[in-house]
Amino acid sequence: MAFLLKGAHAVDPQVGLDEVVDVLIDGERVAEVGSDLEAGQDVQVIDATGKYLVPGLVDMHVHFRDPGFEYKETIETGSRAATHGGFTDVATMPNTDPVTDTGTGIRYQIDRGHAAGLCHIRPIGAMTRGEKGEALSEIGDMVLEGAVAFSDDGHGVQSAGMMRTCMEYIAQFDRVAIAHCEIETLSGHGVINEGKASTRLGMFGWPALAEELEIYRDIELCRLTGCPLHIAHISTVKGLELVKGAKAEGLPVTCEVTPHHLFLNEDDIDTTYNTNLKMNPPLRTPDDAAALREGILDGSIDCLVTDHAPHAAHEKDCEWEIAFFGTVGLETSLPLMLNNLVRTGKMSWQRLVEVMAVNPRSVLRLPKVKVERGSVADLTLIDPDREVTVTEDYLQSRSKNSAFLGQTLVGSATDVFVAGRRTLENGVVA
Ligand SMILES: NC(=O)N[C@@H](CC(=O)O)C(=O)O
Ligand SMILES: [Zn+2]
Ligand SMILES: [Zn+2]
Repeated sequence: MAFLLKGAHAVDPQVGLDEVVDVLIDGERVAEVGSDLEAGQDVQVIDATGKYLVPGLVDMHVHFRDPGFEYKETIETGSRAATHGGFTDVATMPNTDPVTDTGTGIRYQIDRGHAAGLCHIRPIGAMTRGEKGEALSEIGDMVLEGAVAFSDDGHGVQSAGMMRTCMEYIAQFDRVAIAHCEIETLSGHGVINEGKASTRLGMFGWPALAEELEIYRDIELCRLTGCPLHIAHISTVKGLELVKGAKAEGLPVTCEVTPHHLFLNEDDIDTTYNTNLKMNPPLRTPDDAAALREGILDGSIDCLVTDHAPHAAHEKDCEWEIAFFGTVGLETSLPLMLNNLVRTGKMSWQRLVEVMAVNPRSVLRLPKVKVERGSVADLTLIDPDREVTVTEDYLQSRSKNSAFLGQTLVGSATDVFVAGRRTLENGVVA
């Protein structure tokens, strides 16, 4: 199948592209980028006037719950949500049941991804067996089967010595260690940010220090072992300062932030106890959120991720204390960035492409994708004026626990191409 995209505003900082062009996709690849391209026989012409064409978006932090918790999400339903949100690639976290800590587990995820046939599933393997933090998992075997990175996400690795061993081992394979930073003796029973929010609502607090102390530790372990380190879902000013300091020293440290930590904060939690606002790490202060927004604009934060964490209705429709942690995010991430940062002129399209496509590929050691002749045709077409209203019906994820339900956002993906196949067509998943 061949497609000719006419008059798209292509943005790709990797090749210095920021102009209106025609793009011909033939088979799996970009066959031509130019002006006034003519459609040959059997070429489907797509009018892309007014739309933006960018390298396919990558979400390097999602939870697809497959195997083990298929009632929340499967690789198939998660792939649909990812495609609907404009993504060509997602990296799946290993806190499944069983935990994805073997080569077979990695292969299962890739195979299920192929069966779903929508986006590229890039599995992240557990660093320790069963994510228990006690013994190294089969890192080498998982690399051979296609693991793109390693993480015990859902938990911090509590033992500094164990984390050192993991990082020494991972360093041998040109992969990054992704750290969910949480010292459990400090976060304890915390269910909300410790400070104003925990005091106001009378609930156990999850202090910033529990995250920051482990970020500090892992940066020092990065220095000691040389293992590339990526800090997951950073949420505080001080954590970000630590990452900036490490970068200034030239250490191989990167980090990511979620839309909910950018655009929500602890003051959004009120006595209606909307449990979709309960996540790990918790929503922090307005000052933290402002610093994170600054960080994603100025380059100190490398990647935007959703931490898409689907949970069933009964796991959220309960008291705040016992509700599960997490919000879905795949179908609101791009609209939130467009609506809140790009439309308001704070973020350039170039920077959006860096944090949602270029940098995540680089952290995960994936091949580059470019809007350039010869590149694999993994591409996202975006209508900056297309409104979406976040309702349960809009969400194609199996779970509806969005922190952004009810919001109307301007800007969303209309079409996605994965290796030249049109997986999203005018906003409808293939
Ligand atoms: N972020 C969350 O609130 N929840 C995640 C776990 C995690 O990312 O740490 C989950 O798996 O549900
Ligand atoms: Zn986490
Ligand atoms: Zn996570």
